[in-house]
This record gives sequence, structure tokens and C-alpha cells, in this order.
Amino acid sequence: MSRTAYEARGISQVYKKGKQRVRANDDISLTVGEGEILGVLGPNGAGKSTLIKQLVGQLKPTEGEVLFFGRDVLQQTRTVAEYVAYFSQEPHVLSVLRAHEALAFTGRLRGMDAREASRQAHELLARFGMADMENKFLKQLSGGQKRLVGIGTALIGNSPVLILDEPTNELDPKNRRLVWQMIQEHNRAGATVILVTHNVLEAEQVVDRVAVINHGRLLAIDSVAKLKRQVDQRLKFMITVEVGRREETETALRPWGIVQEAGENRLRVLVDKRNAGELLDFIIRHTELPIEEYAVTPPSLEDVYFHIDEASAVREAMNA
Ligand SMILES: Nc1ncnc2c1ncn2[C@@H]1O[C@H](COP(=O)(O)OP(=O)(O)OP(=O)(O)O)[C@@H](O)[C@H]1O
Repeated sequence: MSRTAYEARGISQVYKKGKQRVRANDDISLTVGEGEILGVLGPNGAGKSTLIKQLVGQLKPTEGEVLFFGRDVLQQTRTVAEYVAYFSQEPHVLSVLRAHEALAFTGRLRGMDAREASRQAHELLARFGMADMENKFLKQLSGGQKRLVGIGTALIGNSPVLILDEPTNELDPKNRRLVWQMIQEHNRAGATVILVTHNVLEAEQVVDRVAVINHGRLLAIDSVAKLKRQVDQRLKFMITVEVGRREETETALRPWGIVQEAGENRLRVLVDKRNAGELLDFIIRHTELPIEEYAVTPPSLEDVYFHIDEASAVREAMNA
């Protein structure tokens, strides 16, 4: 059986903004097994980065504790620095360096000898298609290129634990695929990975388990397959409507199930499989509805995430 890499025990975080208090995390408990890839999902402001900062020991939880291989993370900052490679959302601290220098320097900080650090830095930049940018200062690179170098700083030296806060943001589809692939390679080599992402559809292919967070609370944590079972009695209708006529369509479809906005002129409807035929019939018969396109598919992890979030919002409203 694998060891527990991380254990969060009832952690909460209250930020003080002048007289205001923001409860960013609220009584989160979870474990992450050694060698697993855990995805952390949730909307903006849900508390994901706060959790990550607690895991790397950058933030002391207001309540609760975080254990890293059984010991309080805050009591072993040197061990954590040695074993955990962290890619944060904050701007690059190494921006005064050139791309190759930034990577090699990070490798040296991780205890690599100069030759090996330099070799891996060349290799990573070549893999990112940035071999000709090795001597460019980070501040001269595009947003996506800077992010790739940032991901390189997390990957160099093959740390046993990778913690990545939105690693694929700002990347084009080809680079996103490359980064997911590299994360998987590190995991296959034994690394434990915790990553925050908004790319739910892509994450689904890579993560072992998913933690869904909103309003600072852990709403669910389970394998993708088990979470999907929560919605496997449903089908998803993705509906594109004429621009400006989303709201009236939303009202017409509401009796059929959970209707959510999925873009300016798109709606997502999760419908019980038993009622899907009737809904299809309704759409076909009501030609006055401003529906331009529709597609029916099984729900994805993204839909599970919306479903969990919706269910918790309903529970909260009932308890209010
Ligand atoms: N240093 C801080 N001081 C005060 N409030 C903060 C601070 N950092 C975060 N918050 C607040 O705590 C809550 C959670 O923020 P957090 O950055 O953890 O969310 P997130 O899920 O990572 O969001 P995003 O997806 O937008 O990055 C938000 O309401 C945010 O405004």
C-alpha cells in the first residue's frame, strides 16, 4: 500500500483585509496518496490557491494542520523545499534571468550538479520548442512562453512531489497537451502530483482523483469514474441559441432538468435519461424556440463538477 504523502486535517484560512475577514478555506480534510495525481477543481475564488499555499507551507492555516509524510508541514520547511516542486500563479521571481539560466539555477537549488542542471535545462527548453530562446530574458518572453519556463522550473530535477497551480493557463492547445503529457511522465516515474486546473475536460484524462472546492469547502473528493456515477443516469444536451435569446430558452427548458449557462449563447441541460426522449421531442416540435444547434452526449467530469456545485447551492439555500 502506498504511503500518505499529504494529510490536511480540518484546515481553515481566514484572511484579514483591514476590518474585513475572508474565510477562504473552511474545515478541509483530505489525504493524497504517494504516487497519485489529485486534481483540485473549483470556480474563481473557491479557495484552491489558498489550499495549495497551505500544502507547501507558505500559509499557516488559521485552524487545523497539514501533515507531509506524517509530520506537520510547518515543522519541516527544509524537507518540503527539498522534496516539493511548486509552480505558483504568482509572477516569476526569476524574471531577471535568461530562460536557460532560470531553469539551471532552479536545478542547482534542488541540489543538482551544474552540468546535469544545464543539460536538463537545455532538454526542457528543446521539448517546449524554445531551444532558440535559451538566452532570452524571461521578461522578453510571451505569457505562454514564460509559463512554460515556469513549468520547467517545477519539472527540473524530478522532485518526488509536484504542486502545480493552473499549469496550463495561457497555453495553446498543443502546449497544453505537451504539459499534461510531461506531468504524466513524471507521475509514471513515481512523482505525487497535486494540481489546480480550470481545464476540466483535459484534467479528466490525467488525474486519479478530483477534489471539488467551492466557497472554501470541500464538496467532493473521489475518482473521476465514481464522481461521474453521480450523473450517469443523466444525459447532457448542449444547446446553442440565437444571440440574445438565451434567457427565454432557459425558461422554456427549465422543467426538464438542471439548466446552466455554458457561454454567451449556449446552455447545458442535464436531463434524466428517462426524460431525454421527451425533451428531444419538445425541441423538435417547438420550432419557434431560437435553437440553432443541439447535441446530446453522456456527461463529462465538467458536468459532474457543475452538478456537485449546483446540488450544494440548493442545499445551502434550503439551510439558509
Ligand atoms: N492574501 C489575501 N488576502 C485577502 N483575501 C484573500 C487573499 N488571497 C485570497 N483571498 C480571498 O480568498 C478567497 C479564495 O482565494 P483563492 O485565491 O484561494 O481562490 P482560487 O480558488 O485559487 O481562485 P482562482 O481560481 O481565481 O485563482 C477569495 O475570496 C480571495 O479574494
